[in-house]
Amino acid sequence: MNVTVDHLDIGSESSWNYSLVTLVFSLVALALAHFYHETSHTARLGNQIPGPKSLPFIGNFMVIWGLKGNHHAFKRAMKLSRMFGRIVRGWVGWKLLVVIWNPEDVEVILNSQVHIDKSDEYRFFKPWLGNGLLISTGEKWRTHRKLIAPAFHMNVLKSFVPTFNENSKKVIKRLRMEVGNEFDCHDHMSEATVDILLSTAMGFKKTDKQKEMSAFKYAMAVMKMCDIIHKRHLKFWYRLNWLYNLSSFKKVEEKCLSVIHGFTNKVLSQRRNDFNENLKKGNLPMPSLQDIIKTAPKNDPTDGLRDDLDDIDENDVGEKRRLAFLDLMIETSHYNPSQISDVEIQQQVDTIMFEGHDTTAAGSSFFLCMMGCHPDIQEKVYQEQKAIFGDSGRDCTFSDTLEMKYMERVIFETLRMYPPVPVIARKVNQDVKLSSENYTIPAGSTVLIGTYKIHRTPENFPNPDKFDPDNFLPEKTANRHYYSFIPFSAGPRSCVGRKYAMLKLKVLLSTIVRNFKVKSLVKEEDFKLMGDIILKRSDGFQIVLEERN
Ligand code: HEM
Repeated sequence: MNVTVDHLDIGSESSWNYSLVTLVFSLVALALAHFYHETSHTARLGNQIPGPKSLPFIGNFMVIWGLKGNHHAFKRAMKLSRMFGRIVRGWVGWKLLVVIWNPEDVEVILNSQVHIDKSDEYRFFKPWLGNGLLISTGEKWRTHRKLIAPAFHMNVLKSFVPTFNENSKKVIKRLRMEVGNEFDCHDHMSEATVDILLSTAMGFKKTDKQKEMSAFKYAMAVMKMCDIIHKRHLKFWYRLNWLYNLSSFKKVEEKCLSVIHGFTNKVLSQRRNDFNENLKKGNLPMPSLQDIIKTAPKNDPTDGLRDDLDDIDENDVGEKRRLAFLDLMIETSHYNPSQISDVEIQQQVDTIMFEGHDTTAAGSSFFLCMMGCHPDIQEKVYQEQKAIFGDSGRDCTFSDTLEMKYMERVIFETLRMYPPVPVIARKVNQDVKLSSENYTIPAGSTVLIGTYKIHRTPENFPNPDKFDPDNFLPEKTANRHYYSFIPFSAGPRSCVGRKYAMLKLKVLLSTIVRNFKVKSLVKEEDFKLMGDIILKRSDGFQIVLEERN
């Protein structure tokens, strides 16, 4: 018996020694790893940038600890931005994040042909958008951008105006059912913007058999996906795929993706069938796509263009061919399969459906809330509409939209105060020296461009929290840094749908303002904002409508 006890004692002593040695080795390894990191190029440059105190290994994780919901995350981010100059850094473990909001620095990143890669944080979009334009990089992005941009040429967009009108009138019918009630206009705007995209960029018409394809259901699945992706950004343990895959969110993601991809698949397969039928009948318009691509202007990567959409307008490539986005994709893959494959078309459709609807749904909902909160401004918008249309209930034309100068300023002011994309993120592939301060962001870091913050900085917009459409009077715009107003981003990776969005918003919102007076029972200062990918109100976009005679 004693022997056994002695043996056990010896065993436990040696296992103690073993544990002690392991502990010492682990501590030394951790200390060495910490030392290695602290003396690295990234840490040396990163730690020169102002930011909250960070802890070894977890960095600034404490900054996002204990957040109770998306509205609080947004508030905390704003509070943090006020504590530092016009740049702040944070460590997520050893990963460096740098937030910038000085227009001169923003220009350095956005106007570059080098820093065009999206940050690692966009990888959570992969199962949804694959290698679509929003997240693709390198040659693939360049080729597809060149291919897709002409589909948003002004000549194509002009041809959409009747469809914008048709869909706007459908929205009016639905909104009429809400007159007198307080309701969330975002639901209506989401449904409308999905339907408008389907019938314009996708050239899709629902058949009787496809009535079950609900735009609203699709839009709700997109909102849920954005919420999940935002959670993965904020809760660092969900960044690890193996942990995330064990969570309940993974199952919700699968359900959402089945709704989203089911929806876009139906659109794509119907449009492919249409194409094949037309091909059989010899109905395809001339000249051939190859001819157009051959004559398309070549972007000089060094010419410092801010936006390639303007370039396309100056060198009209598609006067005779008004190919909507999806027609262009399908035709290209038929005649030139090396340019885009079937899988890639699906990914681009998913990208355009997401980027094209959620952003404009948020933009138009904020616009209506602003009308409700600022009756004097609403009256001016209405008077401009009366001056254009008189008492006629006629449809809006493209040239009417050019007359809507005040409406345009109000839309810009809405996008300034409530930019649908509140943050843009890039991965810097080379060390980049900023323009305004003596800081260098090291290669491999994530740069966050705080659009919301840029738009709310007094140096860019005096009295930045006041809703004032006169901020966009020509003389004011002329005196401002170009990168101080970037709701559509800027530079080579700017929004490809910018002109589409502005035209659609004008037709849709003009139709609503001509039909209804908007009221808001919530004051602007009480809005609860949340920035889960797309800026929204966590308290809902509540408004009340009154019919105009
Ligand atoms: C008010 C409406 C809109 C706003 C505020 C907006 C804003 C933006 C912003 C800020 C980006 C850059 C995102 C980033 O770098 O992470 C972007 C990219 C993009 N947007 Fe929009 N957008 C709007 C409407 C649209 C529409 C209507 C479409 C298409 C029909 C569209 C398609 C795209 C695409 C494809 C990209 C990726 C471009 C690339 O990386 O080359 N957007 N948008």
